[in-house]
Amino acid sequence: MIFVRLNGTRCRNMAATAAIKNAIFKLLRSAGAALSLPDEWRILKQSGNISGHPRNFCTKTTIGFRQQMDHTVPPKEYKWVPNNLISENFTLGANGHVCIVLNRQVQVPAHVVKRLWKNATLRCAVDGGSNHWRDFVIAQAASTEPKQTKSKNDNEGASVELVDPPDLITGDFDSITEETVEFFKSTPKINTPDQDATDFTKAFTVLQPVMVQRKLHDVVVFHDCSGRLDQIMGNLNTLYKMQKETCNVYLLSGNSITWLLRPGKHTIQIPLDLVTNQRWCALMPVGSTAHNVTTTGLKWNLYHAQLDFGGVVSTSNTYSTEFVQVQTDSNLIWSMGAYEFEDKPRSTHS
Ligand SMILES: Cc1ncc(C[n+]2csc(CCOP(=O)(O)OP(=O)(O)O)c2C)c(N)n1
Ligand SMILES: O=c1ccn([C@@H]2O[C@H](COP(=O)(O)O)[C@@H](O)[C@H]2O)c(=O)[nH]1
Repeated sequence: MIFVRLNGTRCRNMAATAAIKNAIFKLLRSAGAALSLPDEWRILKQSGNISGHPRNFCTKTTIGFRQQMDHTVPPKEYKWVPNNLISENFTLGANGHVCIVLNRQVQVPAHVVKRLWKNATLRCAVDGGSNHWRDFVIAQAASTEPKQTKSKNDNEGASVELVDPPDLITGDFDSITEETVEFFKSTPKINTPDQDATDFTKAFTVLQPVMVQRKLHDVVVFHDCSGRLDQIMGNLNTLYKMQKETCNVYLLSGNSITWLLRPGKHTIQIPLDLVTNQRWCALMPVGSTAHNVTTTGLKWNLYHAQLDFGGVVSTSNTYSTEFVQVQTDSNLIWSMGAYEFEDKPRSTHS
């Protein structure tokens, strides 16, 4: 078992940093060629021609105070295809992606979790997230036909080799249990004791050198919107902290996908069933006011509008077409219903 200690975001100990890098590079070397993925596997991809457009749903527009956009600098353009994180045929980033498990029960449908995890280049459980990953591994093993399992005797009474263990476990280790430490005894544990940042944020400190080295840009995070509100807000804050051009972080819960839209022009290709079933989506100006937001493709569109807490926050929105466009001068959290739909489909009447 490898234990490495890291003083979080304020890393003062260069020797510890070098030890972490060595441990991770050793880890990656041992994983070898199995980690490389074909070029066509991309989360972000150019939207293709779509046949069979759904009918256009009625839209309503909120006109904001500011009518001017600054046209001197063309906005950065981003294309998002969340279907890649929803459907069985999703594709992944050119060099693969990172998977992170946070300290909540894994609620994303198991087949999606297993595909994302299996195809990940780097897998990390964050502190108590490792307890939940252990539960997931055991549940999957128990639910799999014996003939499909690789043979292995262990005291859980079923094979636990079907779902791989994490490549590393990070955190201040106040939540991981002894049982889980034992269960993942061959997984490197990297201690991040700093109490000025969340374990989730600190996990990026550990992962980033590897992400840079392996050109990994997409991070899929299994979290859940149940549990502590402070942690949920903290997780959104981590999205803001990680908002580099080269890093896209997706929070996946049992019924939603959430990510950060940076200033620029975004095209989000919405899976058709979400459009036809009028599932929810939201644009939330967490942290600061967005002064100039224009959207198309939503039922309640914005036109050079201001979004802020205490003012307009676009929750309980839905789609009018399959392509949503959002032009924003400030960061916005985009969240959309996906996977299991406990929420009632919105009426298609306007
Ligand atoms: C201004 C301020 N407020 C609060 C804290 C406390 N704090 C912020 S992040 C953090 C670590 C949280 O660790 P994490 O494992 O993510 O959550 P836990 O389950 O331990 O609460 C702590 C203690 C702080 N350092 N500074
Ligand atoms: O209710 C919760 C609790 C935790 N998280 C996330 O998981 C990590 C690790 O949590 P630990 O309690 O330290 O094991 C934490 O940093 C949060 O990002 C959560 O999302 N919801």
